[in-house]
Amino acid sequence: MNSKIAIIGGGNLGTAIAQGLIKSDFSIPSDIIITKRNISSLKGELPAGVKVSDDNVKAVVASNIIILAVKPFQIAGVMEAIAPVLTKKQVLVSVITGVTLSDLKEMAKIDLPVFRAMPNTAVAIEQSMTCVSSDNASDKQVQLVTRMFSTVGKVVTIDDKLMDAATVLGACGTAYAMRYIRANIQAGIEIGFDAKTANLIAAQTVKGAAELLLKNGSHPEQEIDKVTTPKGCTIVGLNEMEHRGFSSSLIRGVIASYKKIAKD
Ligand SMILES: NC(=O)C1=CN([C@@H]2O[C@H](COP(=O)(O)OP(=O)(O)OC[C@H]3O[C@@H](n4cnc5c(N)ncnc54)[C@H](O)[C@@H]3O)[C@@H](O)[C@H]2O)C=CC1
Ligand SMILES: O=C(O)[C@@H]1CCC=N1
Repeated sequence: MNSKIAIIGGGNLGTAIAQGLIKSDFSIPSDIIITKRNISSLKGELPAGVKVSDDNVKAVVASNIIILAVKPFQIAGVMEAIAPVLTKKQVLVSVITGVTLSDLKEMAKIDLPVFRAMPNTAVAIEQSMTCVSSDNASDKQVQLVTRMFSTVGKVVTIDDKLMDAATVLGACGTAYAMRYIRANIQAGIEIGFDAKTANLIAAQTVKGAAELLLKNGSHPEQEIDKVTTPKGCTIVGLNEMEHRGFSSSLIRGVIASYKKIAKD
């Protein structure tokens, strides 16, 4: 039997998860119910047939997998409302930044299986990197959640302590990669391309570079060595970027983002 899935919080990530699960055939549209307080702002973004509701309690009662995708400051209110109808047979999956497994267990008030999953927005096109941690879950439940996220990208199981780090590297990382690509587009236009062609070249080049690492299992420096012709133009560009603090600024950005989660 297919899982009935409630996605509580139909924002950027919640709708991306719904899109991905349907594209990957993990779910049929009528098995997903997605909630939002103002559902009129949601309908256009979703595949046909997905149920929409502003009633979290009804959505939870009708589902066996509950994905929590509201903003961190909204979770306490949501959990207070749904806790009385949660059962031990359900699986709770939170994608919310900074909310630990023990926070979830405390808010759930019953001893049900709890998962944290940290996907990114590429989940919509089945290309997410999703880090998963869990507590109180059977092997079967772990398999179910792992299979669900495996259909929409790659999955790695991690200790809950690493979830903030996973958030920064894997989820915020999409935005960081986009900035890198955008800067390339800006430079590409300055050296002669129209914006559309620069966009294609920059995006496909980054995709190819990532695929080299994933398929070859190599380290970036090994792949860089293959590009940097001695006395050539690549090394001149790379060294200029490093003189300007390229790696340093990325590392500092990632650490600033990580510290922000701990502060909240
Ligand atoms: N956007 C991303 O790339 C990622 C986001 N996250 C986490 O996922 C969560 C959602 O993030 P976004 O989708 O970016 O935020 P968002 O603001 O786009 O989505 C949150 C949604 O929850 C809805 N909502 C608020 N209160 C509600 C309630 N009581 N019942 C039902 N729906 C309610 C809001 O209307 C909004 O549509 C956050 O906790 C964030 O930290 C995690 C990984 C990646
Ligand atoms: O910016 C945020 O707080 C969330 C967490 C990861 C991606 N977006």
